[in-house]
Amino acid sequence: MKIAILGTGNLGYSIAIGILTQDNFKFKNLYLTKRNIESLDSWNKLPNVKISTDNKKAVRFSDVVIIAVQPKQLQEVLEEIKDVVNPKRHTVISVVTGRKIQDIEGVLGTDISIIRGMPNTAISVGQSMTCLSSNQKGKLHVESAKTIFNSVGKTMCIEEKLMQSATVICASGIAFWMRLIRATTQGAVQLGFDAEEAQELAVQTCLGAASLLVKSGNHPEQEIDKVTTPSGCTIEGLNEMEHQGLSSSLIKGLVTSFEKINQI
Ligand SMILES: NC(=O)C1=CN([C@@H]2O[C@H](COP(=O)(O)OP(=O)(O)OC[C@H]3O[C@@H](n4cnc5c(N)ncnc54)[C@H](O)[C@@H]3O)[C@@H](O)[C@H]2O)C=CC1
Ligand SMILES: O=C(O)[C@@H]1CCC=N1
Repeated sequence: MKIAILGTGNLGYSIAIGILTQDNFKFKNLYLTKRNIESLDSWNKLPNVKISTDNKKAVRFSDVVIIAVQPKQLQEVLEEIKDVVNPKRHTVISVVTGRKIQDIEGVLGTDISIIRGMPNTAISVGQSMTCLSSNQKGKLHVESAKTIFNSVGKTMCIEEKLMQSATVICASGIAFWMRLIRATTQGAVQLGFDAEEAQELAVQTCLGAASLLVKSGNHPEQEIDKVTTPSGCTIEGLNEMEHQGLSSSLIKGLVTSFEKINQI
C-alpha cells in the first residue's frame, strides 16, 4: 500500500507515527505533505518516507490519500488534487472535521472512493478509536481503511450522520479524558503525593478502569457497585461529585462541543 497524508499537522503527524511504528500491515511508501516542511526534515532519512509541499505529486505516488488539513483548508486542497485523483486507483480518506462526503464528492466526483474517518491522536501509540463511513464507491474500499486504522487501534463503521458525535466522543474525547486525569492528579497532590507519583497513580487507575470494562464487557455501574462499600468513603466521594454536577457537566460539555462543529 502506498499512502499519502496531505496536511501533516497535529493529527497527520500522529497518523504518520502510528503507521510507521505498527507492524500489522506492510506499506510501501508514506508520502507526507504540509505547507512548511522544515519540521519534518529528519523524516527524509527514512527510506520509505517522502516529504514534500507538493500535494499533486503525493497523490500520484499513492493509492490511499489521507487528507488531514483544517476544515477551512479542505476546499483548496481538493481543487488542487482533483485532476490527479484517479477513480480506478485512489481511495481518499478525509479526517477533516465537519466536512461531509457530499462536499468532497462535489469537487472530486461521485466515482471516487471516498471514506470519512475520525481517528484521535492516540493513533500515534496504536490506541486510536477511529470511526469510518463511506460513499457508495468507498464501500468497496473500506477494508483498506480498516487495515490501516485497525493497525493503530480500533475501528467502528458508522452512519455518516453520527460522524459529528464521533468527533466529540473520540477525537475531542482525548482532551476531555486528559482533563479528568489532570484533575485527579491535582487531587492526589492535595492528598499528599508529589506530582510525578500523583500522575502515575491517576493514569494507571484510569487504565485499570477502562481495562475492567474492556475485559468484562460490564456496565460501569456493575464495577462501581464492587467498589462502593456500604457507608464507605467511595460512595461518599461519588455522591459529592454528583451533587457538584460531575455527570451533568460532562454531558453538557459534550453537547456544547457537538453544537460547535456545525459552526466550523
Ligand atoms: N488534532 C486532533 O486531535 C484532531 C483533528 N482532526 C481534524 O484533522 C484536521 C487537522 O487537524 P490538526 O492536525 O489539529 O491541524 P493542524 O493545523 O495541526 O494541521 C494541518 C496541517 O495541514 C497543513 N496544510 C495546510 N494547508 C495545506 C495544503 N494546502 N497542503 C498541504 N498541507 C497543508 C498545515 O501545514 C498543517 O501542518 C482538522 O480538520 C481537524 O478538525 C480530527 C480528529 C482529531
Ligand atoms: O477541536 C477540533 O475542532 C478538532 C476536532 C476534534 C479534535 N480536534
